[in-house]
Amino acid sequence: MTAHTTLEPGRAESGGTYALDVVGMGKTYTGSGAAVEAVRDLTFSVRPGELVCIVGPSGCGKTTLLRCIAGLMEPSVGEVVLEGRRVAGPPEGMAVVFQEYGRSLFPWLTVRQNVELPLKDKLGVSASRRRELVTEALEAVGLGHAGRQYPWQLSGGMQQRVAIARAVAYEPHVLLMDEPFAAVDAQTRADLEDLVRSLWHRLGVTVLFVTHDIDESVYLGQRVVILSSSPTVVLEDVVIDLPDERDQLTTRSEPRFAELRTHVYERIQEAKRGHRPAVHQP
Ligand SMILES: Nc1ncnc2c1ncn2[C@@H]1O[C@H](COP(=O)(O)OP(=O)(O)OP(=O)(O)O)[C@@H](O)[C@H]1O
Repeated sequence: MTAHTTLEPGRAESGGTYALDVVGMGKTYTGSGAAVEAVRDLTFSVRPGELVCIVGPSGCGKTTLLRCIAGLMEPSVGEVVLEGRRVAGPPEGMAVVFQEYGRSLFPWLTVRQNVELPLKDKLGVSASRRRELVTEALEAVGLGHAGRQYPWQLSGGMQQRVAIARAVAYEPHVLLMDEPFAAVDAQTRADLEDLVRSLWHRLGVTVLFVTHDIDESVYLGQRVVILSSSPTVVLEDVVIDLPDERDQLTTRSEPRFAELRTHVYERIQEAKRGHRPAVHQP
């Protein structure tokens, strides 16, 4: 295939502070049964304002990685650094959108109340500013009219928009998205992908987007970090050199899109066969 740029794990092209730095992170689950080494050694960085996708085979540790980044779980080795500070609990400047929107929204609260809820815990946000943030976020995701409705009155795609609005209203510096569109239909998924790109452009937020969908990772990302199968290491960090203006029809029919998608696909196939960089051989 045509040459593609890859980044050495953990090395960004330019200097400066990283928004997010994952350094030698490993996670071994130790419970009542045998220890499970889920993640062996992950090192990569995300610059402020970047949109980076993470892909890997099923069960490779994507959720484990996100839980450690979100401060919901401690890595066994290594560390996660957010804006220069080691993550030791859910960090202030971060918001997470999960796959299961049905379970992440409270059915007894209206859409507005769901979006407002995390803001009530954020220091220094007055009630009037909260109202403004909720209104702006709902308008940004095209749900300005739905504030008084309840989540169960909305379609799955609309519920996921509410979850995105809730994250956006929080004004995070870093937005983590864990397979957020896995449960919606293909048409809605395409609309939500474009919504993420447009919010990212407008808000200048740093986005880490985990997906098992190779096409989605190439369409959305400025980079795609490919993970090996578990125990997980970074297989490759691919720069997606597609134009910044992306469109579901034209971008996806560009020859370069096809090349990048084929490359990522081949690496994932290698990962499924157990390939990992020689340096990481135990
Ligand atoms: N609490 C746990 N105890 C023991 N092993 C676990 C636990 N949670 C996850 N694992 C194991 O760690 C590995 C990574 O799991 P994880 O859910 O992070 O992967 P994933 O890439 O998100 O999976 P999927 O693609 O299916 O969403 C798997 O082998 C899984 O069985």
